[in-house]
Amino acid sequence: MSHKIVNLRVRDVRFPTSLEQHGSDAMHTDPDYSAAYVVLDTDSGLKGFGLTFTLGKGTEIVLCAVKALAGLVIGKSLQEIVSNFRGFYRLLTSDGQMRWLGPEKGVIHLATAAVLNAVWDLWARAEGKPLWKLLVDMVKDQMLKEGYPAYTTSCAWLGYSDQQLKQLCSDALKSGWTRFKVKVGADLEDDIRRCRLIRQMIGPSSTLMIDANQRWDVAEAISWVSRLAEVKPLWIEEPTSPDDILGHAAISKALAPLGIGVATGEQCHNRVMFKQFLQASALQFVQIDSCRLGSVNENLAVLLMAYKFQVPVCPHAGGVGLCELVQHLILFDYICVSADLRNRMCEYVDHLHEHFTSPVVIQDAHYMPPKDPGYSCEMLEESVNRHDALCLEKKTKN
Ligand SMILES: C[C@H](O)[C@@H](O)[C@@H](O)[C@H](O)C(=O)O
Ligand SMILES: [Mg+2]
Repeated sequence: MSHKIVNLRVRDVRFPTSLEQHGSDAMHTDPDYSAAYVVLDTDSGLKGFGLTFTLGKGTEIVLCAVKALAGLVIGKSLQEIVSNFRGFYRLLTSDGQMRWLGPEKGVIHLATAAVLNAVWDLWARAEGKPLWKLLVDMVKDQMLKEGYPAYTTSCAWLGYSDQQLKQLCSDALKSGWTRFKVKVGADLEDDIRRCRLIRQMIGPSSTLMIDANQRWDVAEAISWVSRLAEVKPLWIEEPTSPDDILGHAAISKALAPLGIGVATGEQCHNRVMFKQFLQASALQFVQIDSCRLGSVNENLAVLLMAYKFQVPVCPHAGGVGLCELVQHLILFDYICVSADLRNRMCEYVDHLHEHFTSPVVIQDAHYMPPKDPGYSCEMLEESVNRHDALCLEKKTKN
């Protein structure tokens, strides 16, 4: 069956996470985890679901960009696309007029990710396989039995109180978590207190990471993180502007003697920047993101480059749907590329999974390989309707 794409629908889905400070950090103090949610309809009745992650306002701009790409997708058959997927990727990213908005970065690239994620989902469903299985097309017993190691960010968002941090850490420890990420960057004394508190809660043998979400300049990053070295973080994430490759290299060099690596990638525009980060030894942990880069296509390129440079990949997943999608990619990385779990783990945040038809399954702090066909992008219709910002707007206007 050729599965001709006959329609592309896109919805502006917003969850009011800012009300409870879920997802808050030094730069994004009121994030509403949101998605530009794409549904592809085919003539066979099979559908493909895709999304990209945003923070609330601005999702409508991504929607416009998705609509601008729709013409390149509607009318194509899945068969036609996958027989030359590279060509199709280039068609979306190299359109003579639209590439001016990027190229391959910013809003237009987020839109590309949403659309291509839906195409990959459609393909995996057509094959009756979860995406990772479509990619690796083989079974690795270890992953099926034990899953892929995860770390949690959900215990220590910046806007949480100390009481909340303590409670969440003790709950997480009980469920088997041993790797934790803490938000930092707004106030040094506050960071020292919070990091000490968490280190005390999780003990010396658990792994701790810190994330500043681009808050500092280079010199400030080095001095601030040096002050936090006592809690022994494995990495400092996004210490400075995500575009400053040489700045990251300087930070990496300065922090290496303290045993602290630099992690980045959740806002890295594209594979070209990842290449330069790797060439400049500017990061020690690659954080791919399923929705920032041009979908599976571009992420596979980054996984291969990371392997070439022998830098571990620890995906970013702090957002709605990001855990659901990226688990497929990291399974592929393990089974087909790295075959190594040293210093490797996938981020997990414990929010909004209940809106997905195939939510992630975490067991003993591991991602259990998804079994349902597709790329795990499909949301419950009821959730989409309830959170569709355009419908809400209309309702309030009436
Ligand atoms: C606004 C978001 O929650 C970010 O804080 C989040 O993606 C974060 O950087 C992370 O690493 O999970
Ligand atoms: Mg981060």
